[in-house]
Amino acid sequence: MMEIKQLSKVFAGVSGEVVALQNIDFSVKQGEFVSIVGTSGCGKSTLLSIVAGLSKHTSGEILVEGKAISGPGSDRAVVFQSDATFPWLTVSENIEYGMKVKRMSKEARKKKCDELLELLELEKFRDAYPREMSGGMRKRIDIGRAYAVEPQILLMDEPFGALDVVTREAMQDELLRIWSERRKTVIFVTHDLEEAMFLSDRIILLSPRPGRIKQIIDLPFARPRTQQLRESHEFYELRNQLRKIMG
Ligand SMILES: Nc1ncnc2c1ncn2[C@@H]1O[C@H](COP(=O)(O)OP(=O)(O)OP(=O)(O)O)[C@@H](O)[C@H]1O
Repeated sequence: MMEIKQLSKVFAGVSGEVVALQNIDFSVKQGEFVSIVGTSGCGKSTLLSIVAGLSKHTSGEILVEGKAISGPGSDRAVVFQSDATFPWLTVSENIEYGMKVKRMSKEARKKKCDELLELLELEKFRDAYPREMSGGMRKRIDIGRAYAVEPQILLMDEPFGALDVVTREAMQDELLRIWSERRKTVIFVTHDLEEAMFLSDRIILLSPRPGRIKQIIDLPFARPRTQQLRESHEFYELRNQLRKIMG
């Protein structure tokens, strides 16, 4: 569904050029959950922002369903770490916002919003404002907003990075539940190896300066994934192995 071919990105910094990404080459299958992992500065956010169409690459290509991307598009939705909910809108108005921009009819918007509120277990909060909700619940609204516009690819940049460990794991479980019900292709950026291992089908491990692919790892874990996996010996072993590779 998506192909990244020989992608490079060079920034012209104050103290000279920074090669943020060099010869990045991989493809993503329809419905696949792929994580981009690496230490700080390896180019994860730069890569996601290029795929989102928010910044331009220096060379190479990105094809979505065979078509080169030339900017942001409704085929891709992004969920960032920072809170993207509009504080002056209620939960349901937040979820309906993107559909309104897409000029969907009121009835269609309401139908989809009701479905998503149920999926996200937010029905009781439909008329609440984001300020009345916890960080984890606001993240669920963000995911709902992204799903509402029916993108082909969901791009997530450290979406749970600002949450405490317990809420973060609960959100990982939640994301997998939603993803298994409504399969979307997901590209998920994180510096948290365990988060990537728990969620993904594959991990693209980047190394910094210049940002390059160090290794691509197929995760051997069956789905559905549960707390038991996080506590298993095989999970622990693979984490140690990958940590060594990450350096
Ligand atoms: N606008 C910019 N101008 C110059 N250099 C930049 C710019 N944006 C990013 N860089 C550089 O590109 C490299 C990759 O940055 P990027 O933010 O993509 O890394 P990252 O892996 O997402 O890091 P982190 O996990 O800390 O967010 C870094 O060396 C960074 O300093």
